[in-house]
Amino acid sequence: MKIEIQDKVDNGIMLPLMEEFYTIQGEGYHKGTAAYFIRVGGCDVGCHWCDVKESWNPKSHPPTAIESIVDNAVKHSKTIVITGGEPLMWDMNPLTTLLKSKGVDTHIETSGAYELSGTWDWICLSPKKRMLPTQKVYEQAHELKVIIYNKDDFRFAEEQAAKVNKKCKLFLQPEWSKRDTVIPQIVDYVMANPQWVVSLQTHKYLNIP
Ligand SMILES: C[S@@+](CC[C@H](N)C(=O)[O-])C[C@H]1O[C@@H](n2cnc3c(N)ncnc32)[C@H](O)[C@@H]1O
Ligand SMILES: Nc1nc2[nH]cc(C(=O)O)c2c(=O)[nH]1
Ligand code: SF4
Ligand SMILES: [Mg+2]
Repeated sequence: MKIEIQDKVDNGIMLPLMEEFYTIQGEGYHKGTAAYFIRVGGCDVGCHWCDVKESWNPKSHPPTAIESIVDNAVKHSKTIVITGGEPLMWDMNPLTTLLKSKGVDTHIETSGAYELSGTWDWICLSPKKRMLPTQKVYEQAHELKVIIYNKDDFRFAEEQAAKVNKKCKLFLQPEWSKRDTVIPQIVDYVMANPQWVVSLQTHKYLNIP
């Protein structure tokens, strides 16, 4: 990659853009709400069950100017979700400053594994055992969404819930390939521990992106 482009990516002025789509937020607190998704490439957290492994290599996705990403996004929705890949691998300040200047709500889907950057109306933190969140994300998360793949993930969920701020909403979401096994466990767990709420990947049931 040309030095000038690499420099812009390093400063968050350009971002490796994998895809963008207008859909319904399928998961968590805002599920059911129309939102425009911007999927930024690049992630080295390495979840073996990740449902977007094509996002991992940033080199597979074209460096794209944030002005063109934003101009396009705001045509579609007042709620913009930045996801990935792991968006916090990049400096999110320029992108979110531009989005906020257009008056839209900025949401992020993040593992929290990198330092928090950006201005966010909603932070969905989905922590991963392989690379734990940084302190500031725990303090600022609006929503904690723990993926349940096996029984140890309930222990992990409680450990992570002890680290987030008091206002943070708590969700348990089945790992998609294990859903038949873990959904009954999640249902029992939430009835016994009602501070937690079930989150399903409803877009997969609706056959939408
Ligand atoms: C693909 S990730 C991208 C954002 C960020 N890297 C993260 O993990 O939060 C978006 C959301 O999908 C969840 N997710 C990924 N693969 C999943 C799967 N197989 N089943 C359930 N949720 C999954 C993640 O935990 C995260 O909450
Ligand atoms: N509809 C829809 N809702 C989502 N919520 C979080 C997603 C993500 O991949 O970050 C996602 C996604 O990919 N599609
Ligand atoms: S952190 Fe997110 S994008 Fe990265 S591997 Fe895990 S689920 Fe996939
Ligand atoms: Mg997804």
